[in-house]
Amino acid sequence: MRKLNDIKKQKHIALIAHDNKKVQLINWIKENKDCLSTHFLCGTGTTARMIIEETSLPVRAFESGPYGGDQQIGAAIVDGKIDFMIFFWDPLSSQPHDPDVKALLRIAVLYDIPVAMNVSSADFLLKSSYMTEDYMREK
Ligand SMILES: O=C(CO)COP(=O)(O)O
Repeated sequence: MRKLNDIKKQKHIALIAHDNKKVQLINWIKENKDCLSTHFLCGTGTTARMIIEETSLPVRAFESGPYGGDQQIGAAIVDGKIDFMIFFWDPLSSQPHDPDVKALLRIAVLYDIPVAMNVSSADFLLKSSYMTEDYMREK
């Protein structure tokens, strides 16, 4: 059973991946499912639905990225509702909503939100003291 102390340490995590990176993100989520299941997850539409299907984790789905989902997550950051973001963007393809992607990354930097953009930085973030020392000791 979770203690009150631990509940306060739950983070709001945004999960996003472009199409060519979705499998990589899903695999990373599966590897870290135990840890992620203790936090609040949200994501852009297609990414969120795929995570739910593949891992059964609860994920709040915003709109799909090209339909405004990136902007919704940016607004949630501005509202202080996101603690950090895992965004596996595709460095080899341009997106129809590239301006939205740039705006989201800009807002994350502006509001000092930790952002992981590939597997190694996502690993680093999840294992950092940012996730709380108590939590790490429990693992
Ligand atoms: O396009 C995205 C991020 O820029 C992701 O959107 P989806 O999760 O809806 O595919």
